[in-house]
Amino acid sequence: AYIGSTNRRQCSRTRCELLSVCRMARTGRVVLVTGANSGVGLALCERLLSDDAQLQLCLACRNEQKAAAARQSLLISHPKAHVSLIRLDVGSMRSVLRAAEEIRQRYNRLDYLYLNAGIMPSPQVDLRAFYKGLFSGKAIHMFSTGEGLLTQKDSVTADGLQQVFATNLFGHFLLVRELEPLLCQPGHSSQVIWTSSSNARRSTFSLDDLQHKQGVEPYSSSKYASDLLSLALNRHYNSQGLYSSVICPGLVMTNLTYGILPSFIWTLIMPIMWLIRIFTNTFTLTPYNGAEALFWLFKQKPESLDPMVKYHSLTSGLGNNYTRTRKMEIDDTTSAALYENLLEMEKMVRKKLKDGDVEHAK
Ligand SMILES: NC(=O)C1=CN([C@@H]2O[C@H](COP(=O)(O)OP(=O)(O)OC[C@H]3O[C@@H](n4cnc5c(N)ncnc54)[C@H](OP(=O)(O)O)[C@@H]3O)[C@@H](O)[C@H]2O)C=CC1
Ligand SMILES: CC(C)CCC[C@@H](C)[C@H]1CC[C@H]2C3=C(CC[C@]12C)[C@@]1(C)CCC(=O)C[C@@H]1CC3
Repeated sequence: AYIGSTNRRQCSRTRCELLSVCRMARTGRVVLVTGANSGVGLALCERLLSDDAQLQLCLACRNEQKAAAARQSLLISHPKAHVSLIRLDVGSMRSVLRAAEEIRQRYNRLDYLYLNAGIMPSPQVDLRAFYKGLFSGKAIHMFSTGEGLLTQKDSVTADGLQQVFATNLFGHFLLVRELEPLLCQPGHSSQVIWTSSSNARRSTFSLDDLQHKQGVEPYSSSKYASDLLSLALNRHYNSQGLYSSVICPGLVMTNLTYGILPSFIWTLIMPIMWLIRIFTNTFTLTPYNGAEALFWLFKQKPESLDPMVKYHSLTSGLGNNYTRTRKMEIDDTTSAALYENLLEMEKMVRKKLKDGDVEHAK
């Protein structure tokens, strides 16, 4: 379903006016974005500040220098904006607990939590699968999802978790749990927005191997898990005013994709990608375009969102951005089972960290 466009049409004027009235009534909204120092996250911050100068924007990043540079670049275009930094390595559970404590001290509520940080370590492209896919009649599907083309090499974190799972999913889950008091406030609704992917595939995920220790597609598995988890969060927290959604930014040129092919190769094949964009619309290519669905959700009433769909940023052949929904291949039973498993894992991680502290103090 076509649901939005930045190239405003006449008919959307009334809706826009309504939205701006709502916006004025709620100035000073608090927005936290993980992985905000580059790519889609940074572009989102730019777009949010252009829309609402009163925002209290918090960039949650693991690298202080990159975060300070991102803040500086935002302040150049928005000199009066309220932009603060928080140190957060979502792949380290100790860092998540520390950052959450700091956030709870700084703010008394949180309106938007963008769970955007993500990694795809050591990606390998399967060239044979690529050539086969080109002539299989499924080329468009292959270009829009990358299905079957990519494998990654995962590693284990200091917490003993698989790195991709810890970063893309579990650290964010723990963050939501820790920020519950700020997100769930009486008479007030909040949005949790996950940057998922079209690469999320059911077949790469297993409840028996949540962390994807056994496979070679941890990225796809972690993104599918985020789709499931978003549904579970809705089931658990909607009654407390928390609404969760997932988006896909499309294929965007960022540090993540520069890990797949070097940036000069992407630049060389750019004309081919513009051509492919005519057929798929998923080649959003720039971080600004990729942030479309994240920005679109910022302007929606959370109660109106559908927990079973993914919101896709799309860019037409002529370069127009819009957001479109696609039904996800998820179900309540698997989603609830994942949630229970994550709660169990959370207990174990908390205990391990506490025991570690005691050991350290001895
Ligand atoms: N680019 C694309 O085509 C697509 C991207 N996505 C998703 O979009 C999201 C943003 O990625 P994108 O902008 O493309 O890539 P970038 O690499 O530019 O951005 C990723 C961000 O996540 C941060 N990050 C990574 N690991 C951690 C960590 N442990 N703790 C805190 N921050 C961390 C990075 O920080 P640092 O600079 O310190 O590494 C960076 O700011 C990701 O979730 C990705 O999976 C989804 C579909 C397609
Ligand atoms: C001519 C070129 C367009 C050839 C590029 C082939 C592949 C490297 C890419 C085709 C589809 C791409 C894709 C991704 C990575 C690069 C491709 C496989 C992602 C998996 C990147 C991360 C995501 O979250 C989704 C992307 C889907 C499409």
